[in-house]
Amino acid sequence: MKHVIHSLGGRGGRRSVLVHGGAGDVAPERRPLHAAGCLRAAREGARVLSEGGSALDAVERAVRVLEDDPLFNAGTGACLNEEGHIELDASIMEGRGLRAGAVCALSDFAEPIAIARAALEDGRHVLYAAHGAARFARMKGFSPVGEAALITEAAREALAAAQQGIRATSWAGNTVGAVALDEGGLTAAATSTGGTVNKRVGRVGDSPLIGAGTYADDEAGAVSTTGHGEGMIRLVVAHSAVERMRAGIDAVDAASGIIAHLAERLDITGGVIALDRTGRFGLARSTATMSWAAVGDWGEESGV
Ligand SMILES: NC(=O)C[C@H](N)C(=O)O
Repeated sequence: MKHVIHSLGGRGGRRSVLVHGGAGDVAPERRPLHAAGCLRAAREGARVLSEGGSALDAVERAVRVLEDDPLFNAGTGACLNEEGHIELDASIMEGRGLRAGAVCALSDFAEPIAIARAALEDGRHVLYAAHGAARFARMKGFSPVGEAALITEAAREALAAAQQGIRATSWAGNTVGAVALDEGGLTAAATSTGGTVNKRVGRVGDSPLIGAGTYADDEAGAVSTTGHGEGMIRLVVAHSAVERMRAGIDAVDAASGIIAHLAERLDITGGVIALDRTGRFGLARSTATMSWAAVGDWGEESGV
């Protein structure tokens, strides 16, 4: 196999939050920044849990922190499509009632994960797209911020480089995600992204698709993915990893197993974070880097 798979895990426990900041190839000197950003988000998620919030509240909060951090290319700082516009994708799911909410191809809003959460709570539909997603967001009280507020200079430079065929020397993927377990045994997962740099208008990746980018089931565990969305969709990666845990495989082997399958079957790279129903975590990547952090009653850890 040409892709080298790195995996880690087996630790964790009660009241855990695990986040990722995207599979990619971050330059060595920038890696500590990415790990620190993930740790800030995971600590915020863990704080929500320690104040009595649910796993769903915790993953939403952790992803919101990452969306607002321009270092990570979701929400503010999201990558641009081939016409220089933002189209955001996000999804969230809880593992007890298997309720889920998602938005895709959404521009103008800074908090796609909160809008996905509103869809989950509303309960009528799972996934809202483009102007319908924007209309739903306004109906639920969210205000558009204007696309200009979300576009960063780094995103413009990344698009220009991609259109000139220049390979980025340092990139973090364009996705963030979180999985959590709370005291009551609820699991939850959330993923948010700008998609891929220079994508065609209307392209939707794996991140807003329940089963591909995000999945949670209290009987097994929770997963968020990052990487080549077209491959993630075709192998239904998040659900497949959860099903591995349901079959008794631990979180780290479930994560590395599905990333190996992605490499072998489709020759595609990516990363996965997984939390089993006891809160033990696992993560795997076939890219050079995937920043991450985990915080729980048992302690905290982070890395790239
Ligand atoms: N970097 C990423 O994780 C991108 C995301 N999976 C997508 O294809 O939209």
